Amino acid sequence: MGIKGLGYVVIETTDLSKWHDYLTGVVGAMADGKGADGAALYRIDARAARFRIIKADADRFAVAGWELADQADFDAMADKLRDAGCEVADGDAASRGVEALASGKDPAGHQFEIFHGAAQADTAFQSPAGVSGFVTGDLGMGHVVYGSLAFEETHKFYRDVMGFGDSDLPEIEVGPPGTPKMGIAFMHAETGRHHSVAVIQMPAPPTGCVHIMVEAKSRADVDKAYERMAAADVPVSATLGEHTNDQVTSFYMQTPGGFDLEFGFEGLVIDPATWEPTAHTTPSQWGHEWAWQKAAAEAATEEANG
Ligand SMILES: Cc1ccc(O)c(O)c1CC[C@@H]1C(=O)CC[C@]2(C)C(=O)CC[C@@H]12
Ligand SMILES: [Fe+2]
Repeated sequence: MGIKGLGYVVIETTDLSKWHDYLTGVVGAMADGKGADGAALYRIDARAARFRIIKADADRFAVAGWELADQADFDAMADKLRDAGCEVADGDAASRGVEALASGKDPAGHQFEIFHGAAQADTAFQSPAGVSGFVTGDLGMGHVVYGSLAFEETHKFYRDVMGFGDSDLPEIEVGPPGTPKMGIAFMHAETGRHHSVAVIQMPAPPTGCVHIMVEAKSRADVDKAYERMAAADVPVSATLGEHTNDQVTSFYMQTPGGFDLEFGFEGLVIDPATWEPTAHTTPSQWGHEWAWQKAAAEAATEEANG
């Protein structure tokens, strides 16, 4: 079996306390000590860590950790990456609390890790902000979205080398009429979350990714998280809405790392064996007003009014 899903993320920050307050108070993740890598660990389920926050001299999304089922699958993936010319370095598994670890870079320069055997926590998960729970398990912790102008090459790397399947391959016009369309490749891992990784044809943001997504168990969890965002003066990036492709109802907000976090629920789970890739032409069925869209609309109104 290939990659099961997004196992963990590593985020570097100049300000650990900002991330602590954000993850525990707004997202509703549970702080649970420190890892051997020095990271502050945050849980959203029975795993010892899904978010690893590391003190550094810049703020950025640093690593996506892709999960394999066992040592045989891990070794096969490492071999496949090396055969494709990807430089794969052996990692210090104990530092990340896993049984086997290796790291590399995608063609766009994003650092990734492959691993198997993540440690479980000693205690039950309980959200300090009252989230009823997150949808993880075999589906992984959510998804990560990258921006790259090396779009084709990066899409092919995740599909043909890492083995993700194409779920939806839209070309979306974002911006005023006449704006060139950009491609987005939404791809699934073997356990069927509609997408675990997506690549957007846009300049790579300096923040290391465009957004990460976590999935809560209920609509009330999403609405309550929206309220916590507003109460904490965290900037909203897109209002509540429902995506056309994976049917997730979600909103987007800024993280202390400058990239966004999408907080949603009820994502589509597909059957990778029979799925035929779609090409939806709309990002959302309703809602999801982006902050930059709103700003552009307001500027246009002001222009029209003189
Ligand atoms: C379109 C879509 C479907 C499912 C998702 O999980 C999802 O994040 C998206 C949006 C992707 C993309 C984005 O994140 C940055 C802002 C973008 C480029 C838009 O303005 C529309 C599509 C958005
Ligand atoms: Fe998303």
